[in-house]
Amino acid sequence: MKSYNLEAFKGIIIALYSSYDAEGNIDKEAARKLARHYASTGVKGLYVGGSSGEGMLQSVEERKQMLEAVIAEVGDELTIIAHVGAPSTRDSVELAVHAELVGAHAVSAVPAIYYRLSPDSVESHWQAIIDSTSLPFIIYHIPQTTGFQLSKSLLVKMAAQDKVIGVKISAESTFELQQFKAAGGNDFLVLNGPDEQYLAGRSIGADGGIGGTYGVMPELFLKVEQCYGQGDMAEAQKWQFIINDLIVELLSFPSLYGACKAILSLRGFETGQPRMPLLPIEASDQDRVKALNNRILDYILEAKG
Ligand SMILES: CC(=O)N[C@@H]([C@@H](O)[C@H](O)[C@H](O)CO)[C@@H](O)CC(=O)C(=O)O
Repeated sequence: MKSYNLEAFKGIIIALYSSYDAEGNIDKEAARKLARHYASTGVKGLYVGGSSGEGMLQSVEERKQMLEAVIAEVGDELTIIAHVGAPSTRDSVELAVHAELVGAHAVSAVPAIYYRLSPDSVESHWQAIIDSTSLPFIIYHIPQTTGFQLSKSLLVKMAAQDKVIGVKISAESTFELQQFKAAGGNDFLVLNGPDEQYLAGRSIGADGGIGGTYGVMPELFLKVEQCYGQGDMAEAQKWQFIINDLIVELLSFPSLYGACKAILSLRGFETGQPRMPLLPIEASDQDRVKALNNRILDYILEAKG
């Protein structure tokens, strides 16, 4: 039995977009406003500084600022997972120590990026992060961006530690998800990454999910979760299919993050442009963004019944 409360990590966790001002600097007030809004939706928590949060494109100081803003606003209400993955172990450890100091509930990290690393190297990287705090740790498995394929044997070795409470799987294979769940055991969390497969992931063993598109439609993922919890698979599937149509449209813009940020802006939450090299939305895309936002809002109304 893990000594941590795993229930706090089960459910819908939004991979938070970072908030920037017009100059592209972290906008703490805007981040707090968005976090406050999410706390009112019923989601379980926020994943700060991950892929959607552009942590890899920010300085260590900026990442600290984002996390501090979010925790100051909703740290007592939501589960806050700080993604501390960075190209160097040194920066990751600094971020982890800071995350514990300011009150995060868990830390999480991808393998160190850029260098093609051996499993031993990745293990040492994660271990240094794990040893630097008393917080639980969630492995972030996203091989399509890191190039690192987590083996079942390394997962099992890591999961044997009390502090390693789970893995967030952004790989698209639900078979791998199921295999990781079986390998980690019931006392080990598996969190679904691909939002398009939330229901598939849940059905095959995921305990919840962490996703970026949740940020523009948390209510729809909560609806899937509610229907799934009630055993109404037909209704859960209906909502997952609606979500998937919306995601296909979101992915048709120059950048997914740009589209989601533009939608948030239409709703009064200014998060700025995605940071280069991620592309912003063009002025010529605005009408299409507005139409998509209206569609999502209509579905949210329907989901709330
Ligand atoms: C590859 C990727 O970025 N996957 C996203 C999904 O939320 C993804 O944006 C969504 O499924 C749309 O394809 C998440 O798994 C990543 C995530 O949660 C994060 O932002 O850290």
